[in-house]
Amino acid sequence: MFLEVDASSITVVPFERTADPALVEAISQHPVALIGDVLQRMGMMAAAIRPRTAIRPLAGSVLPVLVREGDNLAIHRSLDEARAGDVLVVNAQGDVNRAVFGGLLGAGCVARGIAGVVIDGALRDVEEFEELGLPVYSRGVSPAGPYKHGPGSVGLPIACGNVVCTGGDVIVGDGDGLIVLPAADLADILARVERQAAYEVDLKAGLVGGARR
Ligand SMILES: O=C([O-])CC(=O)C(=O)O
Ligand SMILES: [Mg+2]
Repeated sequence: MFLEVDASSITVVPFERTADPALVEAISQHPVALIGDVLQRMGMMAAAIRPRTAIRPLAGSVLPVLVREGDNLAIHRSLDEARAGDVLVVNAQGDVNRAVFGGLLGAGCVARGIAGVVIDGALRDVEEFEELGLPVYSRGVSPAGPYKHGPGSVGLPIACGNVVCTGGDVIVGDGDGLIVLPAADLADILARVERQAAYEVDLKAGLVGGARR
């Protein structure tokens, strides 16, 4: 950790990242709305969790983090477990009145190759993320700073924006919002998304053609 604090109150559980990065990259080129349609419109996070940068898409492997409201010790600890291509997904208890993430942690994420951050709670230093090139999503923004006492967890399944997120799941975000996908089904989901995308291109071309007549 870049902070000198005791993190013994944080439970850390290892997990496997099995998603093929090429498949993650390929599916992230499609709209979240379309991916969600293919999944029978399930698996999307609560609409209240909004993009705080214009950087698109967000895509990677879920690194799940649980914190107490207003406390971010587990987020600091999670950076030691992060691998390039991870997305920090944080259950911060939906609390929007105290930020648990900011520009310093953002710089730490970029240094570790973290691909994005999603917080069911608040962040601050919101102007810094664009320049860092780090896509961030959150339920809220607040200048009030966090405590660093714990407890919390890194690597255990969490709830975020009403969706269960397990370590190694795939998460994709665009301007509409976020969706979480099981890594094992990624190739199959991508094939279905590509079929649906081709169908919609044809449909749209027909509509535009029709409008001209
Ligand atoms: O103080 C914190 O841990 C959150 C924050 O503002 C930062 O990371 O810059
Ligand atoms: Mg800060």
